[in-house]
This record gives sequence, structure tokens and C-alpha cells, in this order.
Amino acid sequence: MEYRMRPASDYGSFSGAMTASAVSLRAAEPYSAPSTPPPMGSDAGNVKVVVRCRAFVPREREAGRACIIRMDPATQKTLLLAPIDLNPSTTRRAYDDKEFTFDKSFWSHDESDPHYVHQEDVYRSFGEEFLDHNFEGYNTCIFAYGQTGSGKSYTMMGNQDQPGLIPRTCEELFERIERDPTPNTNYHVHVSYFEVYNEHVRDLLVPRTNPPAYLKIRESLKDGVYVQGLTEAEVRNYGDVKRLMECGDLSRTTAATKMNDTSSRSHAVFTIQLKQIQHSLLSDATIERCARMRLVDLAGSERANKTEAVGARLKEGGNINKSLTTLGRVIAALAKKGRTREIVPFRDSVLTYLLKDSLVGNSKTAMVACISPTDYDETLSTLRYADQAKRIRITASVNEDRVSGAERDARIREMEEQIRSLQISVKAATERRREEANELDEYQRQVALMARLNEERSQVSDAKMRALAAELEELRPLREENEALRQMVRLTTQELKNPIVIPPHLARKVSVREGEMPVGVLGDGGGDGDGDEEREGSPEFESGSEEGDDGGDEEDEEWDSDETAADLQADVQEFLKDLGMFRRRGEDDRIRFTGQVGMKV
Ligand SMILES: Nc1ncnc2c1ncn2[C@@H]1O[C@H](COP(=O)(O)OP(=O)(O)OP(=O)(O)O)[C@@H](O)[C@H]1O
Repeated sequence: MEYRMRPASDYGSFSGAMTASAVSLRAAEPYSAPSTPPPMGSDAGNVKVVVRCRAFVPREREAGRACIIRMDPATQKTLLLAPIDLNPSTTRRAYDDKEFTFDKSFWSHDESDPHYVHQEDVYRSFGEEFLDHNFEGYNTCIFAYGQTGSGKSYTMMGNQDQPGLIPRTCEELFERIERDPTPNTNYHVHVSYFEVYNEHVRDLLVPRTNPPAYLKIRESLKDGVYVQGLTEAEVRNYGDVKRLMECGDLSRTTAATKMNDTSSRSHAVFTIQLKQIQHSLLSDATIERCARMRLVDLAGSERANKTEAVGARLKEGGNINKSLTTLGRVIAALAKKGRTREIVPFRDSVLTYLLKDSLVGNSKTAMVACISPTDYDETLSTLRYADQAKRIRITASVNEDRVSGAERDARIREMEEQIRSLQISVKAATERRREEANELDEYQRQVALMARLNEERSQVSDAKMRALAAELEELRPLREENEALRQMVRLTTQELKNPIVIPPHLARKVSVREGEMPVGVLGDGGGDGDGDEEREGSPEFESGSEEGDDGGDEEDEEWDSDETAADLQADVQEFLKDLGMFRRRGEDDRIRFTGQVGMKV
């Protein structure tokens, strides 16, 4: 879509009537007729809203973009001009001119314009006034809102040559302290600086860590919502603040996007705590005034298609938009307060929870709506957001504490008592932690020892098993021999029990070959044991008969079976004795290597 601007004369004066837009944008409420704000400087308790239009950036100048913003310094009106679509066939959308009135409309677009608003002018027109409030004892908050690349960081922090609201406020704070002619006032200044990135809070005054150290948000009756463990550095002059600001800015999460080379990817909150203690010598009373200045540079709202963000940048953009949308809902709910009983969703995002005190509590608050001179949709969204914010009413009161000398002494005693009892509980807790640590050490030592013993035992078992296996291997021939002997004993015993008795008339015919079993115990013991069997046709008989045929001249021998049996019996007894000895030896070895009784070897 291409845009062409109508000539400026088409707009005439800024008083032309505007129609409400049907365009659906990200602001929480549809546009209604602009309301007239109270004049700047009146203390109506409303959030002050100023809008600032920046100059073209090189990207816009190169593209030959037209400026669609007009501002009237006399009425503080801001006019958003509808772009003219050169190709109406491509869109059915109708654009309207929009007019808004704010506390201030800062024209920082064209430096040659006599109404051009410099950084110094922005500070003088309301930053200075907010610093006055701090010295009076009020809490204040200034936050910059706008699309990405619209000039928020430039307005809040600025650069070396053109310092913004934060450095100017800090510088003047110390100038005022140094100029104070009253010798009985003591000033104490502390600063903190943190960012909210992807819904996490990170201290910008401590070095970055990996993984990042995130801080928790707490709420208490006395302190309201606060960040636990946040660095609050004491500063004695502007030089101290400048160093901390620079260190925090370096630590802040920024990245280059298509819309801004140094886009802030987080919301940054810079806080100055000012404490003034005035002492009256006459009454010995002290007056303590505390004020908190919160200066917030919000991350820019963005459309993914314009920033062309992907990956981490896209996720950041999603979180930024989510928290800004929640801020929009909070502002819308607060703007309606009194008319409805709507619940304000402060807790829906870290940012709104942290800004709760500044939007509903005890604070004087201002919003700087930064706009680009070229983006109709984004600028309209920002202006609607700002228009709603100016309807929020906040009641602020001075934080002052008047204490007599006696009360002060009593308070000091009370605090000393508190500190003592806290020291005792911290000491007890430290002692408990030390004991627990010792117990843990001892437990770990025992576990390690047990593991080592188990390991050793398993190694010994392995060695025993290996030795036993080797021993068994050595005993194998003995076992085999043992088995063979047993077999032989069994056979022999059977033979002895059931000898084959050969009748004498047959026995004479049978000759015994040298080295063979004597006649009468022939056979394999397979007889039925009655001793009457005749082994005709058996090989022994045939063999005996052959021998008998060969050696028929041998004399018949008288065989004494009783004597032979007794001899054999004696051999068997001897053998059984040996066998018993082998067994005992095998059993001893087994017990020695396995420690088990009763296993057969
Ligand atoms: N009033 C101004 N006059 C001149 N240049 C400006 C002005 N405001 C902004 N710029 C320039 O515009 C660019 C974008 O500004 P800046 O970084 O402040 O935007 P931003 O709103 O903080 O963006 P983001 O939300 O992405 O951080 C910078 O180069 C800055 O110097």
C-alpha cells in the first residue's frame, strides 16, 4: 500500500471535528471523543500525559515517507492525519484523521521549527516539576511508552551529547543538594536499576552471569511491591550515578531489529531513593522525608511482520507485547475506576505488578507517549493508550515522619533489640546448617566406604572362584579314576557275592589261561546268582575248550575258592580305604575354597 499526504492546508485549524474510529487496534478501549485534561500544573491527581513526536530516522528519510503528525503548541493538541491510499482497490479500510489533547504535545520532528522541543525543554517542562515533588516528599514515576523505535530511550536516557530525563533529573538532584543553604539537613541518595526481560527481573547493577540470576518480587504492607535482593547503591554525587547508569545500560538487553538498530528488548526501571533528615536544635526533633523516583523506559510495542523478528527476537517481542497489553488493560480498568467494580489485573504481568504502586498507590505519575511521524496504526494505538492513561486518578501524599528526640532514641533501642534477636537466630541457623553439612559429609563418607568394601569382597569372591575352578580341574583325572575304581569295585563285589561255580567235572576240562580270572569266577556277573548256570556256548567256555584241546597234558588243579575270596576281600578293603582318603581330600578342598559344607565333589 502506498500513501500520499494531503497538503497541510487541507487540514485547516486543529479544531476540525474528528469521528471515532472503527479500526480495531491494540488499545484496550475504542476511541471516544477526546476529553479535555486539566491544565498542566494543576494538582488534580491525574496521571500526566505528554506526547512527543520524533524526527525521521534514516530508514524513513530514505523511503521518502511523509510526516502524518501535526501538533499545536498553543492548545497542546496532536493531530494524526489519515494517509491517502493510492490504490483503494487493494484495501477496503477507511482511515480518518484523529485528534487528541494531552498535557503537553512535544514537537521534536523538525529542528528548524521554532516550536521544536529539545531534550532540555522536555526536562524543564515536567521533569523539573517532578523533582520538586520529590523534594516535597512525594513518590513519583515517569514512564515512556510507544512503538519500537519511537524515541523512548532517547527521551528517558538520551545519549552523551543529548542527555535525557534520567541523567538530567539526577544531575539536578545533586545540584540542589549542594546548593541547600540549611546546615541541619542530611541527604541520603540510593539508586537501583533493573530490567524486566521475558517476565524475569534482573539486577542491572551486578555483572551478568550465566545462567542469569533472576530476582523475586515480594509485596509487604510496609514497602508495597518490591524486588527482593536488588542492589541499592548509595551515591554521593552525580559522578557516582553516571557510572552506575552507564554500567546498567551496558548490561541491558538490546538487539538490532529491522525497526531499530539498538532496540531495547526489556523494560528498564531506574529508581532513585531520596531521604532528607532535618534536625531541629530547638526541639531536638527530626523530620524524615522519603521520596522514590521511578523512571521507566518500557520496551517498544511491535508487530512481528514489521520487525521481521524470528527465534529469540520473536519470543521477546511476544513477551513485550503481552506485558504492554496487560498494562493497557490495567490502565483501562483504572481509567474506569469509580464507574465500575472491575478488578485491576496488576498480577497478570511482572511489569504491571511492579508498577502497581505508581499507578494506584501513593505516587505522582507521568506518561511520555513517544510516536513516530510515519506509522498510522502504531501511532493511533499509542495515542489511544495515552488518552486512557490521562483519566487515571492517583492520590499521592507526602512521606514525612516527625520524630521527637525521645521517640528517636526509643526507636533506636527497639531496632538494636531487633538486630540482636536477628543475630541470635542467624547464628542458630548457621550452626544448624553447619551440623547438617557435617552429617551430610559423614553420610557420604560412609557410603563411599561401603562401596569400596563391596568392591573388595567381590574381588575376593572372584579370586576364590577362580582358584576353586583350577583345583577342580586338577582333580578331574582323580575323579575319573575314582569313578573307574568304583565301577570295578561294584563289579568285583557282585562277582564275589555271586560267584559262578563250575562243576568239578567241567572245570577239569577248562584250562585257565595265564593272567585270566581263576575258574569258578568266570563270567561277567550277569548270572542269576544261583551258581547252577552252565555257560555252554559262551566264549570263555569255547576258549577254555580250545586251550584244553591244545594243552591236554596239564594237571588238574584243586581251586580254593574261600582263599581267593579272602584275598579279593582284602584288596577291596584296601581300595575302599584309598577311595575314602580321596573323598576326604576332595571334600576338604571344596570347603577350603567355597566355604560350603555338604556339596559333593
Ligand atoms: N527526538 C528525537 N530526535 C532525534 N532523534 C531521535 C529522537 N527520538 C529518537 N531518535 C532516534 O530514533 C532512533 C530510535 O530511538 P530509540 O532507540 O530511543 O527508540 P525506542 O523507542 O527506545 O526503541 P525500542 O523500543 O526499540 O528500544 C534512535 O536512533 C534515536 O537516536
